[in-house]
Amino acid sequence: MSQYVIAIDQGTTSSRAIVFDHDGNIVSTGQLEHEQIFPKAGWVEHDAAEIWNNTREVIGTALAQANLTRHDIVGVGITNQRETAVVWDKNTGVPVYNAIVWQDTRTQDIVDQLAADGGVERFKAKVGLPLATYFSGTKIKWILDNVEGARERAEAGDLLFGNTDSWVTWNLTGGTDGGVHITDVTNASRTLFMDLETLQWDEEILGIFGVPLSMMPAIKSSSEVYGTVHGSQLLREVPVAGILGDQQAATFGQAAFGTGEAKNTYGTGCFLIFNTGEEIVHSKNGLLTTLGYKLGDAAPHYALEGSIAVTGSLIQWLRDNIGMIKSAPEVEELAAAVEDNGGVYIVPAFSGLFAPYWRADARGAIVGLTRFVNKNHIARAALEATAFQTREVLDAVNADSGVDLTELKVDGGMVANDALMQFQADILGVPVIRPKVTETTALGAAYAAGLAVGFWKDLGELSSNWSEDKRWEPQMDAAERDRQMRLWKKAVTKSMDWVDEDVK
Ligand SMILES: Nc1ncnc2c1ncn2[C@@H]1O[C@H](COP(=O)(O)OP(=O)(O)O)[C@@H](O)[C@H]1O
Ligand SMILES: O=P(O)(O)OC[C@H](O)CO
Repeated sequence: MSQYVIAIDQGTTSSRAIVFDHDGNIVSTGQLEHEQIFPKAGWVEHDAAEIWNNTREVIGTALAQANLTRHDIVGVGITNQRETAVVWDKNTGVPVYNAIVWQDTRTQDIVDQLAADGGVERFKAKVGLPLATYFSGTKIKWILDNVEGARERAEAGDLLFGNTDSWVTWNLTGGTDGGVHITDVTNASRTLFMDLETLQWDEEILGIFGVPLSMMPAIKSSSEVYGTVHGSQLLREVPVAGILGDQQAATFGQAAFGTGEAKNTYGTGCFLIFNTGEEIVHSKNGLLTTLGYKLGDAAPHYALEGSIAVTGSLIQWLRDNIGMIKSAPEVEELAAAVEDNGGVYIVPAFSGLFAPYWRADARGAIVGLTRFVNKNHIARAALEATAFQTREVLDAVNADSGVDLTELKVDGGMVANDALMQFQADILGVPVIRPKVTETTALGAAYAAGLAVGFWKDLGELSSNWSEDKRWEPQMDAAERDRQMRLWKKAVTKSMDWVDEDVK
């Protein structure tokens, strides 16, 4: 009888369940989008109860589609949008507030207050991250400061915090009836609270934020049996055996296991991860230091990360807010109708600028407008923004590590766009390579779980599952590449220093 692993990919826009076979091929998929809640400019929330309901439903869809039962599944792997903060009551299982999403910027005042003493790099040597609204820590503090009674309940030990990996795992393993409250090192490394060396919560930083240790999940490796399923009849008693934040999961799914290997994932945002092996490298060029993965008792792998907040979501914005296209792929047709961007550059600093600038005072800018410019140029500039931002991150990786990447492995929803991938190769000056299985995020979580239960024996076996689907070679000459990057950097300067007392 064949056996399979199921991965749950709890992403920013949707939750997916994907069943994989031993060769790493997709057998079946269930997917449901959840509501994006924007109560005010800069605020982004999800309903955590909706996320859990959707998760249960997509598990059912994926199993039914392939005619499988829990007896065919050897393990569950979980991967998730990182940083998004859920706080819930451990006695009732009810969240005290909507999940505050990684893109949310409401906590800028908290960041400013904390940075008044020591600047935004105050905790960076220990946790690898600058103070920024992006990470979970300030979001937890906001909930404790602003939701009536939350701080008292937290101090009484009644509230739990988690990124959506912890929320899904707690519910999946039984919720109020014995659910395990855990996270893995990769998710923990996105909170601002985990010491990169000890892999434990730093009680001094928790104290400065006023977050009780009792709220925090136990930190586990990325690959071990954490418990078994009790919160879904469909998977009852199946071991939950792998957790990786989605960007680290994609790196794992791309089989970028070794020092010096990298991948770039093009989804809502874009995240380049560069594996630095067992060495903790502190960036001098605007990258984050983060956990790559940790397999059971083995030593952890660290990584440098270039996080770009807005890439695919700029295309969604053209669709939903501006009405320029009806579906994301339409942007490709529009862009193909013109030879170049007509001098237009879009800097999508909707949540300020993340890597490599970390400028909270930036806001989105469209520059270079003339009477000549039409919607085709805008479409093209929107796509090009993704490629320019990626080049800046890659330059930072080169500067920090001294490694000149000779190719880039890519994945995520936007890599379906041929023109974008060609432009990406042109702007980087190195080949861009897409693997056959582009659901690398889910695959990485499946690998972590499958390794823990002995479904796969080692990393070598996983590497042999990876195969190339398509490769884009750079065609642009170096002078043109340099010209475009110079103009892009100039456009970036125009987006900065926009937020002031009147414009938040
Ligand atoms: N053909 C396309 N061209 C450009 N962008 C696209 C295309 N298809 C999808 N996208 C963008 O890709 C993103 C979806 O990718 P996905 O990897 O599923 O994202 P996430 O995991 O962040 O939810 C959306 O933001 C969408 O706008
Ligand atoms: O869910 P995604 O793919 O948009 O990824 C979100 C990232 O984990 C945010 O850090």
